[in-house]
Amino acid sequence: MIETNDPAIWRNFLPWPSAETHKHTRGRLAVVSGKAHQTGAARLAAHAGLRIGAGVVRILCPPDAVAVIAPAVQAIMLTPFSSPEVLGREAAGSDAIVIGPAAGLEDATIANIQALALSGAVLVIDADGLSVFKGRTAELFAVLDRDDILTPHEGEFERLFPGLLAQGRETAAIEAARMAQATIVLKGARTIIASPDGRIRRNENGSAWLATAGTGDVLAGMIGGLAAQRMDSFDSACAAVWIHSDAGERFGPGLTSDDLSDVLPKVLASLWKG
Ligand SMILES: NC(=O)C1=CN([C@@H]2O[C@H](COP(=O)(O)OP(=O)(O)OC[C@H]3O[C@@H](n4cnc5c(N)ncnc54)[C@H](O)[C@@H]3O)[C@@H](O)[C@H]2O)[C@@H](O)CC1
Ligand SMILES: Nc1ncnc2c1ncn2[C@@H]1O[C@H](COP(=O)(O)OP(=O)(O)O)[C@@H](O)[C@H]1O
Repeated sequence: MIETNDPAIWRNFLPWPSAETHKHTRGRLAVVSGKAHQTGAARLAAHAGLRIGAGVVRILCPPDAVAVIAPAVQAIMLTPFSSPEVLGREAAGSDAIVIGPAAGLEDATIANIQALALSGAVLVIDADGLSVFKGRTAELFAVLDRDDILTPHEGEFERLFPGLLAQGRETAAIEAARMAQATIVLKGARTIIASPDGRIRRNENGSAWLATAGTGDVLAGMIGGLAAQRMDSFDSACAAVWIHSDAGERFGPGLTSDDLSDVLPKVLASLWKG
């Protein structure tokens, strides 16, 4: 039975800081950037992860991207990596890792995901991190843990699960979660979130203002930010999808993806105090 993604279900599980909290206990999020001319998506995701409460957020980037990203971030830290092995080492200690936005459709992206899968962190895989496995899904499924999260739009979903959407979005999402043994966030006007244990929710507060480039990158960062704070992966996905939509609707006309994170404090405050 599909549930409506109502905040009442996950609201009490949202992570809030307490007097004992410090930035490292609050959750460490890493976001992997693409090449020097493709860094915006990672910056959008990292900023969103920080806004939703991860205590320490780091962008891991190819060495030549440092000079591009450094002037464009403040609270977000930056670490270069020159190989999948170095990436895996630098990501150690992260609670959650976002990879895929503008990552590039090349074998290096697959090698990077394989290296990160060894870290034990929750992986949030989006965009190119999904499309690069077209025709090679067994390699993706082989490295996923049950707490990992895939966030395809319908185009990306079709690349990973050809023909499955013909069964309807709900059935397709359930089957995809079963095949991947990971949480699936099938994005769209009414995003479906499916867990490998059979839970499934449909998001009903979708906002058409979100139909603008980069909003998916922001969502990936928000999911990663909640998962880094050790919220359950399925609930992190559900909460982030609802909060993302509410932020889009609150901002309304003129929304661009870089506005979304700045609306998050209002949405979070409404969920905190109620
Ligand atoms: N700020 C940035 O730097 C941004 C970078 N981005 C990156 O730019 C690269 C290219 O992005 P593209 O948008 O071309 O890649 P997509 O995979 O989103 O789009 C490629 C094709 O997929 C299909 N498609 C896209 N959205 C669909 C949907 N919702 N339903 C069905 N089919 C759909 C369309 O045929 C489209 O031409 C990626 O690496 C992406 O991560 C984007 O995320 C946008 C923002
Ligand atoms: N018409 C719409 N109504 C509601 N939500 C939408 C609509 N169009 C797009 N979205 C949302 O916007 C986001 C777009 O993500 P994605 O396609 O990955 O974009 P990008 O790759 O540019 O970041 C998703 O969260 C999706 O659910």
